[in-house]
Amino acid sequence: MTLLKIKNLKKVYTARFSNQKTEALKSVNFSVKEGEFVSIMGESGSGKTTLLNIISTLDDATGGEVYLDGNPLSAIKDKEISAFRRNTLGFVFQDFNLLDNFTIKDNILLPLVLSRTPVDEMERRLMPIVKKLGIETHIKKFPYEVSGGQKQRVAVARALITQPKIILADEPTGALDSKASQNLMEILKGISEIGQTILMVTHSTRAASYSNRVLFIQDGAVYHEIYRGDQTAEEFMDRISQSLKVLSDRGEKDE
Ligand SMILES: Nc1ncnc2c1ncn2[C@@H]1O[C@H](COP(=O)(O)OP(=O)(O)OP(=O)(O)O)[C@@H](O)[C@H]1O
Repeated sequence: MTLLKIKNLKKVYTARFSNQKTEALKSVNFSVKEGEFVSIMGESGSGKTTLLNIISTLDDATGGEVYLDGNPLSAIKDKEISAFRRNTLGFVFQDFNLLDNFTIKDNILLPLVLSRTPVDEMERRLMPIVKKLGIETHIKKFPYEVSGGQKQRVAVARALITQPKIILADEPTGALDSKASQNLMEILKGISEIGQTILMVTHSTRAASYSNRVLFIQDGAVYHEIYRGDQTAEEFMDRISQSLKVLSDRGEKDE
């Protein structure tokens, strides 16, 4: 079943003082099925963050529409938007975005506190998630007392705690070393295999090789997509690298 549908999405930025326009998204079209793990790749400036920000309801499109479960996001009223974001979407960012003065446990529970979830329900959800992510012994610590990889697992726990329809991840391995990156990607793959839909922007070929499908964006449109299918991670990584090479050669030709 289609969970997310992006239709003719356009974004034009207008510079504040010069009135100069940048067409960041020309016409983006794609769908994500429930339970799919999709990566978005593309060169710097191709429009990946713009796309993720519009899907996240953090920015408005200039044209086109994003549908979640068939409902257009543009129909959500301003006063409902933060509750929608908190209850329906899970976010994982490159720089973790944890609150330094909150314990790990309180960071994870924050979205539930904001949506006034009863305490016993919060406790009921917490333990299975922190156990699955291997951070149960750290929940009383503060973010500065754990490693980067552990911080990112806390961010994933915070994203999962609201049981979101989709997790949106922007360069989640960007600040991690290769061992922590691999560990995080195993975790994301694991949660996708039990039905969690994930949309991830990444520059890392290795990180993308954990997903089921990779979309390549160029000049504000989806230029190409490849499916993992039965390929091994190594084979899929090779295909991703080849596609990136074609994309970069094509970009150079157009310059
Ligand atoms: N707030 C803004 N105002 C004007 N132009 C912007 C703004 N944000 C992004 N852009 C422009 O829109 C285009 C797409 O930017 P975007 O950040 O979406 O690319 P990206 O693919 O995420 O790049 P990167 O991989 O470097 O993060 C770029 O040309 C960028 O300069």
